[in-house]
Amino acid sequence: GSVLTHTGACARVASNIYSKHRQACTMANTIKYLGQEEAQHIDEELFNEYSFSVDQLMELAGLSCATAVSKGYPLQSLLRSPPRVLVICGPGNNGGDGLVCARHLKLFGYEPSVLYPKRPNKQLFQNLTTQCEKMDISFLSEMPEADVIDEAYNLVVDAIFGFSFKGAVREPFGDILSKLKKITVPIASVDIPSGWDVEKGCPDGIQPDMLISLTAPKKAANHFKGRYHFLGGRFVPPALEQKYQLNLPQYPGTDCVYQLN
Ligand SMILES: NC(=O)C1=CN([C@@H]2O[C@H](COP(=O)(O)OP(=O)(O)OC[C@H]3O[C@@H](n4cnc5c(N)ncnc54)[C@H](OP(=O)(O)O)[C@@H]3O)[C@@H](O)[C@H]2O)[C@H](O)CC1
Ligand SMILES: [K+]
Repeated sequence: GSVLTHTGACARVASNIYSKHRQACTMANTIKYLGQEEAQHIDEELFNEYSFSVDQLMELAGLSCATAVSKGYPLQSLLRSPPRVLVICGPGNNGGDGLVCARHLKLFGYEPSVLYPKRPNKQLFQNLTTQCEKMDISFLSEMPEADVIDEAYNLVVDAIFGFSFKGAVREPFGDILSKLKKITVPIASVDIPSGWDVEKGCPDGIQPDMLISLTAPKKAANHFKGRYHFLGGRFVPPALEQKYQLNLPQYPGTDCVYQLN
């Protein structure tokens, strides 16, 4: 009896080690980290060839971000009450992801406030703004000082720039990013830490605690040193994944995020 039990236990341990090993190999070898142009091509293909609308993908992207935040910073773990979160939105689609994220965070029980200094004149972004306002999410008129953020908020969601960021940071985002470099509460960056080169990163830039890569990680993610790296945006059709050899991991069950580390 005891020999059989022992053999069974050994087999279980061996199979566990094997599956962990296989998981680690799959992870290490295969998930593709995208360059800037490749990320833009995939984005265009999703819209032009696969006929998705921006609204659809943005909703899933923003939901992934709010879900990742709730996994890394659960409500009951927050040090400051009420559970305030500052969401900073930039002028492009990364900022749109931030607005969607803020709305879902509110539904999850957080108290998001949004800073949205440069608003594009497009219906999509006006709608997302109205949806937030109707859910009593406050919009700040200016970027708070670093010490005020540390006192009032539990974390900052950085939805300023994504994969279309290029060149030197223009105002008002230079001032915003320099304040973000001084805060001590964690930063959760949407897709790419804002201000970082999409491929090379930025050694003296902001250092987020969480990165939520959307669709697939970008090359800059190789330089991410924070605690949590999530993959979100579970909307890639298998044929597109194969064409670009993304080798995405299997999301668990029905989850919209996958924790890479
Ligand atoms: N396929 C997907 O995975 C999806 C991703 N989504 C999200 O979309 C962003 C990419 O969005 P995009 O609109 O292409 O670009 P960004 O949000 O990264 O930024 C564009 C705006 O930023 C301005 N910009 C660029 N460089 C600078 C700079 N150096 N200083 C200041 N401002 C800058 C730019 O301004 P222009 O004057 O140059 O036009 C734009 O206003 C991706 O990362 C994901 O987060 C979708 O939500 C869903 C599908
Ligand atoms: K960002």
